[in-house]
Amino acid sequence: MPPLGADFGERFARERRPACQLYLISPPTIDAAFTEQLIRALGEGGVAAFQLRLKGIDDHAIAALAPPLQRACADAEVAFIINDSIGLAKRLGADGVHLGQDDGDPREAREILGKEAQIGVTCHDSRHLAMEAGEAGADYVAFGAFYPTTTKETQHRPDHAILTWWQTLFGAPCVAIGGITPDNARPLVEAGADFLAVSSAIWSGDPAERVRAFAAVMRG
Ligand SMILES: Cc1ncc(COP(=O)(O)OP(=O)(O)O)c(N)n1
Ligand SMILES: Cc1nc(C(=O)O)sc1CCOP(=O)(O)O
Ligand SMILES: [Mg+2]
Repeated sequence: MPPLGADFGERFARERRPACQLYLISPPTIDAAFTEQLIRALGEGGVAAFQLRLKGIDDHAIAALAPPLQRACADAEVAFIINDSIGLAKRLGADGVHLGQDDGDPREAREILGKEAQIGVTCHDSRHLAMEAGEAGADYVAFGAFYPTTTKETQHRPDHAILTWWQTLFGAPCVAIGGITPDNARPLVEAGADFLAVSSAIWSGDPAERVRAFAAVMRG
């Protein structure tokens, strides 16, 4: 089982939380060269999860693109997470699914994907949504967008304090997302993010070099 799953399960038993790790989000569209980019990024270590988030194509097309990416994740012991679709996550045997507020019910995802699956839920800037997600059995809650991003239109801008609040009260990990770069990541780590979910800041340059740049900031 990839380290994301193992880590999530063990957190409740630990006194000290593990160091913040990267959660890579794919670009919204990819080409055949992307597998090599992903392998380079994952080769650096320090990445817990990769989310296949492709927009504007249907599940069949995503399923056709997924196998080499899923293999790269398995080889690197990185959790392979599917965005939006419980059905596609099931079909591919993915390690988990990320659900937005309109993407489905975490309880249904648990029934379909099983107890080992990693189920993440978008909670925007809302403590209420995060508590609901926790009650529904989410393995992680995601807050964002912390910074301006061109990857997606966003309507919510949480304060960093929401990460500290979550960390203080709840055991499940929290993910920070939205416009995160090596230059602005440190305050999110200090506020208590367990994972930084990042897309454009990884794929807009040499992914291996970008992962190293994040790792340096996350170490402190
Ligand atoms: C880790 C993580 N956090 C938030 C999101 C956003 O999900 P959603 O609100 O469903 O928006 P889309 O990504 O589907 O456009 C995410 N994908 N991953
Ligand atoms: C997919 C996504 N969800 C967000 C949210 O706020 O829920 S922000 C976002 C985009 C993340 O990509 P980048 O690292 O390029 O900003
Ligand atoms: Mg979604």
